[in-house]
Amino acid sequence: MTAQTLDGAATLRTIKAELAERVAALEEKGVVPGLGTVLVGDDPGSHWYVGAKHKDCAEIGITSIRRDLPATASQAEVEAVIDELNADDACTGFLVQQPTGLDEFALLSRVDPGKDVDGLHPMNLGKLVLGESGPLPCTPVGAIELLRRHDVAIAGAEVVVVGRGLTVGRPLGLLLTRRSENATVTLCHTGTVDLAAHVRRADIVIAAAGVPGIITSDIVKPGAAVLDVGVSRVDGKVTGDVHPGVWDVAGWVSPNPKGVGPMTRAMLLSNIVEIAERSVA
Ligand SMILES: Nc1nc(=O)c2c([nH]1)NC[C@@H]1CN(c3ccc(C(=O)N[C@@H](CCC(=O)O)C(=O)O)cc3)C=[N+]21
Repeated sequence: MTAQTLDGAATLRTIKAELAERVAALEEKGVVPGLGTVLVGDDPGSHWYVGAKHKDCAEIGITSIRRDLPATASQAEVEAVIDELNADDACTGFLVQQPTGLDEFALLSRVDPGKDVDGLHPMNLGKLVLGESGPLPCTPVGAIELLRRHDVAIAGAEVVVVGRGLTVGRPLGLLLTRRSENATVTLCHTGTVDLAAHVRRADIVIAAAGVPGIITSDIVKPGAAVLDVGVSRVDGKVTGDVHPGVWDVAGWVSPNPKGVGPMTRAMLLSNIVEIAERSVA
């Protein structure tokens, strides 16, 4: 058996075409959405991500506001840039690319929660816990949207999430257990005693551990959907958490690259357009 591809790159193209129409409708009402990014330091990976986000924006008519700061930038300097973007009417929403090497909680907390396109501000994460609407974290929502658009059943599914990080695993548990998703979620992490026993029971496995190849074919239930969110660099190449042998057993697999990564960008664009639409409603 060879798994079907959960193609994030193609889905990003589809979503961009949908959003381009909504951006055009906003422009007719005199609103041009703008995305701001704050990048600290010169990590090549981070530069690539931020560049890709601005390219996406240009393609669909969203303007870009880019603030690149040197690795030597202080907490106060980054906070001053955040204050500036909070006050800038041309900036619909913005994000501080992680990691910064600075106090991330202080930075996240300083972003105007109404401009938080990452959905990671403590108030927006709190709204997610409380079941109130607000911007949602891009990577976990992107993973769910990728499943939805390939008709993988989520309601009633046994989902095993591997990893409890702030940007993926932890919010995924919250998102998937909402009434609108209705999945049963097991959140595994480095303290999990028998990972294989959990993964074997899963209809959907979402791997966000950052451990290359940790999900092997012998622990995947035949026909399961397996999403590879892990990002490690092995010899300079992006390597995911899912061992290639899994493609012979699973029903669906998201590749990495071209899986959940592009979906993160799609949900970022979607968050900006939604904030802009709310401003004219
Ligand atoms: N404040 C903040 N918000 C983020 O959303 C955020 C962040 N910080 N820090 C880093 C992570 C990582 N991230 C990715 C975005 C796009 C791809 C992506 O499009 N990857 C392509 C290419 C991968 C490659 O070849 O390097 C793919 O998977 O096909 C991956 C990863 C957003 N992040």
